[in-house]
Amino acid sequence: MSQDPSTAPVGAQEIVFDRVVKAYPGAAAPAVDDLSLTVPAGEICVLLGPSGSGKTTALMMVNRLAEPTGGDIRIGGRSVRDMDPIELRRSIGYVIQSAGLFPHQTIADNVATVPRVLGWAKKRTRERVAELLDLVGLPVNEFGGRYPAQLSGGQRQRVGIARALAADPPVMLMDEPFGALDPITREHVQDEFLALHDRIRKTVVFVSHDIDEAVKMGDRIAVLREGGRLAQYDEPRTLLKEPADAFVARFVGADRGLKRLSLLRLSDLEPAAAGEDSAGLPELPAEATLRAALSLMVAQGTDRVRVRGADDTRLGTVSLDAVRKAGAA
Ligand SMILES: Nc1ncnc2c1ncn2[C@@H]1O[C@H](COP(=O)(O)OP(=O)(O)OP(=O)(O)O)[C@@H](O)[C@H]1O
Repeated sequence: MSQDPSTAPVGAQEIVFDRVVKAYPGAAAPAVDDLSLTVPAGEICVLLGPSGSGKTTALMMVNRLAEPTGGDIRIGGRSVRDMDPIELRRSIGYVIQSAGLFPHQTIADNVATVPRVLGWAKKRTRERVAELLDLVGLPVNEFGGRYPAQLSGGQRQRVGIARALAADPPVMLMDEPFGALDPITREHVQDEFLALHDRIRKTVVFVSHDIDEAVKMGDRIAVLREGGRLAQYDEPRTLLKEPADAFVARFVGADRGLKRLSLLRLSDLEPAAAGEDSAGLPELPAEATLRAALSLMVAQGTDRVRVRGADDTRLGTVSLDAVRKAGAA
């Protein structure tokens, strides 16, 4: 199934894994086995699975850091086999867990790596570096001259993202990019990346072993099982509602009902009119998730919450029953 080019976001490209196999020499079984999936242009696909299920290997075959031993990978309709590996890697953003910044180069020089290799003029490179550092919230005047050791872990990860975006690649590969961050910084950088992605709409393949991260970041999630076989490829809602088998159900967790509620917002429901009796109810903004609403109702011992709209207008109330029905839909 190929994406209609007229609806594909500009500057992003579809990625197709077509019966891809990777058997490392001497290994008893393939690391990736018969993997077929399509990542539509501009979407984020999360490769999710337990340790050793072939996520990193699958990712590295896209930029040919690992060579497939069977099948094919196509980017924008072109087989990666037909592209020069060095050029291919320059045309794909790559972000890894440790950010992989050069410690003895300034932040600005780190971000300028690929434009320099591509021989961009100095002025163009300087402007691009400033634009990208701005985009990830690290203004060049303040951060450009620092060295990686003078940044926090979250800031280094953002520089890693800026560097990966430098040559405006149509595709980004991200291997547990936020794995080394503490939970609060991680949430923050995830939110920032999603906001950034809304603007730049690259095709992203993102490796994670964390179901919560996958549900939050992925337009689609590919669950891999031991031996690099695809267990399920679906949108997060579908994966949580209809896991394909016992392995996927176990992997997504017994609380998958709650996770589904975290994908829905109070603004997705039709609020009931707030009567006189709603005065003492706990209140949440309309953009709060149904999971947060449920949690608040449980904590406060109520069966309704009041919903607050933009400009602090009251929109009405949402009941426990409505939350339950939405979660089951
Ligand atoms: N260069 C290599 N040579 C031989 N075997 C390898 C090589 N790289 C990975 N493997 C094997 O391939 C399998 C898949 O590894 P891979 O790193 O792709 O899994 P993963 O799902 O990314 O794991 P993790 O979550 O632990 O990073 C493992 O059994 C691993 O030992």
